[in-house]
Amino acid sequence: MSLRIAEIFGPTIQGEGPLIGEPTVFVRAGGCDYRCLWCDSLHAVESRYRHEWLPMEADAIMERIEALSGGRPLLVSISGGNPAIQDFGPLIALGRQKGYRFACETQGTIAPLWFADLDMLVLSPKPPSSGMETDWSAFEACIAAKGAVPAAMKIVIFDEADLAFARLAAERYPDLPLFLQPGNGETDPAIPVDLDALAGRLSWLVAQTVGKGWLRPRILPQLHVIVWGNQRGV
Ligand SMILES: C[S@@+](CC[C@H](N)C(=O)[O-])C[C@H]1O[C@@H](n2cnc3c(N)ncnc32)[C@H](O)[C@@H]1O
Ligand SMILES: Nc1nc2[nH]cc(C(=O)O)c2c(=O)[nH]1
Ligand code: SF4
Ligand SMILES: [Mg+2]
Repeated sequence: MSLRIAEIFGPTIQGEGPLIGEPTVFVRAGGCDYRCLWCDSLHAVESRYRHEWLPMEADAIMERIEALSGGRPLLVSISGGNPAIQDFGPLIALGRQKGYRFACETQGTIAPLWFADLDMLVLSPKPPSSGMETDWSAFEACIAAKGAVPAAMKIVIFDEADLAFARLAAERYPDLPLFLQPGNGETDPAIPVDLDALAGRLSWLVAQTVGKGWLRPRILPQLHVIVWGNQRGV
């Protein structure tokens, strides 16, 4: 079975969440069951970009990963779109044999069996600002599917309603490491990022969490946005 792949790029650094800073190659799946109002990866979501998604077999994807990494095993980050729509099991099996490790980013709406073959599952339930509704039973199916694989929850925060959502999610899942990242409201690759505005959103988020005595979440920027702005493929 071939997979619909929007892009494969790297090595770069993982810019978000629990593995931030780690060298990685990204495999971005095409197609998503959500349409977040502020999605920064619409080229892997909207069907008007479908013609750019390549059908690729697992061995061809692995070949590309090996070429990009010079054959030196590293972390492969599977993102999208929602990669959980497709079967990444064969790719993970192939990569593992060669010493590669696999992390996956997903919103937690679909729970494939291959979650249990990962090294890290990053679950990113969507707050009210996204315009999406979270189905917690589907989210829990993802946690069940991953089995003993380490997982973390990463929530994008634009406003106070998002913070309230994050608080509830945190209470629901006391054992999941929690990461909050400020939402990026300007995702057009053609427009340079405003680093001062980004720092402002980060300091607001720290003030609203740590500053108010909420010490559980780790607060992180999107490192790749600081370094490369909204460029694709970084
Ligand atoms: C593009 S999504 C792809 C994976 C999966 N669909 C998901 O949402 O988790 C990867 C990560 O980027 C985050 N993200 C998307 N748009 C963003 C934005 N405008 N600002 C900050 N984070 C964003 C998502 O919340 C998610 O954690
Ligand atoms: N460097 C880098 N780090 C990332 N972390 C999550 C990303 C994503 O779009 O899933 C992403 C991305 O696109 N680039
Ligand atoms: S779930 Fe992820 S990829 Fe899909 S629209 Fe939302 S942020 Fe974009
Ligand atoms: Mg991204």
